Amino acid sequence: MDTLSEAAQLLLLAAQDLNLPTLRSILKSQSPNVQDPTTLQTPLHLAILACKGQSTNRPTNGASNGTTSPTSNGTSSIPNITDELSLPPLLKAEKILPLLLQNGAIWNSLDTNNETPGCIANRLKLTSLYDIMVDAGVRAELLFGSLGDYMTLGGDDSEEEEEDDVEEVMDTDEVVDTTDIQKDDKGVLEDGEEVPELVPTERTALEKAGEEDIPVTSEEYLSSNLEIDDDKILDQDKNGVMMSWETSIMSQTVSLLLPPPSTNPKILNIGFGMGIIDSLFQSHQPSSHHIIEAHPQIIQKLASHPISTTPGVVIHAGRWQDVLPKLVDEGTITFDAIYFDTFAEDYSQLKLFFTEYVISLLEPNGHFGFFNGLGADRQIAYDVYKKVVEIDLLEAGLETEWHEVAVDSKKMEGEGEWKGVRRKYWDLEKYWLPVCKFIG
Ligand SMILES: C[S@@+](CC[C@H](N)C(=O)[O-])C[C@H]1O[C@@H](n2cnc3c(N)ncnc32)[C@H](O)[C@@H]1O
Repeated sequence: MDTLSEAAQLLLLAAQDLNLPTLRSILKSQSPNVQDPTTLQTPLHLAILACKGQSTNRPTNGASNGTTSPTSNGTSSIPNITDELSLPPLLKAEKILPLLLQNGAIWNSLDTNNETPGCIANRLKLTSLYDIMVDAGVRAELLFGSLGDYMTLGGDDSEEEEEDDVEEVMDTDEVVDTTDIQKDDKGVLEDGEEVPELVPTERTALEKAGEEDIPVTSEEYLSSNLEIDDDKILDQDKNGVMMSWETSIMSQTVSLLLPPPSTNPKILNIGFGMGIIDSLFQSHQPSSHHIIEAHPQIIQKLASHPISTTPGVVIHAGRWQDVLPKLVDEGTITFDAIYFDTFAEDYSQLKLFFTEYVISLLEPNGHFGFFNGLGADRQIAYDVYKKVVEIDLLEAGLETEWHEVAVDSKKMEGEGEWKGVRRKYWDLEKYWLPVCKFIG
């Protein structure tokens, strides 16, 4: 077991004691990414844990919550250490977390309970601390996105090119997490320290590689054997591709993508799966209904489904990445509703889809939606990606309206819905349903 340096031990202790002045002075020479060798907790974990039982409400008695002493002309001066030490724990932590993050603390490191600092804040209902951790995650993920590094599959960029990119981003954003950006494609820090991955895939698909679970690639999935039942589709590693409990999400999606009056709409759907959403789209009697599906077994199933012979239905057998460039080039159709729900693809593919294709194929007053399963096996990853995708959509000229859909996760526990499924790709009580349209 690693023995920690004296400075590292002091840092952990100061975080646990919420000792802001000490932390500030140690951080001048000590990385904040030290972990307790037994619990793997970082200073972020410890500072949040130290607030257990604290109310998130701010004091209403007018007590100072500042760490600076006002000067006679009303401007603030250097922090007053006595004031800082006497602050309520939660207010101290609200200052400590940004301090650690600005010094390069990793927002998503896992302790031995498989919890990130944000997971602890969420569990302890420390809303203000949770929000700080979500925002830190959003900054880090947006930065990775600008480096094309959302996913372990890695880009073609050389390390030098990545570093150049980093410097450019750094020039425009002073509060980015500087430790995260030293991460290489494999999630290893320059000093050899491993960082955890909360890889946001639309639907989590994992396979065993030795002792470890690693994400299934799209290529592997598309050449794998599927188990197709009435209530679910599993891949050959028993990952849930699609499950019938999602029917109510699909149904609400269709109603929101096609608000009345929508007569004979033109529809594009990516990913047939169990055909749930396509059947629901059919009830709106579309004048044109394009379906793109890439898995050979699902294509076969689709070919024998009544929908395949319905007038107006056009089936494209292939990957959307191959089909859509041709459809856009032909320039003969645009759609009132576009839906995207694939499997074993990471966030970079969803982003590619809306930045390249939705803007070319959506009618000016049309609606775009997607299965919002990014990071859905962990609340903080889900909340981070909800913000990241909204920002990226806005950059692509699309505004998003979110609709809350209750998901009865508890009811699905145990021998219920997930029986025989390798891993729950959904573990939350609330689904955020996105409806996007062009800004303006
Ligand atoms: C989760 S299912 C879709 C479920 C569907 N929304 C429903 O209501 O039943 C995902 C589907 O996307 C398909 N798919 C995965 N990658 C694809 C790609 N690159 N292009 C087209 N289809 C893809 C999968 O084979 C699968 O049928």
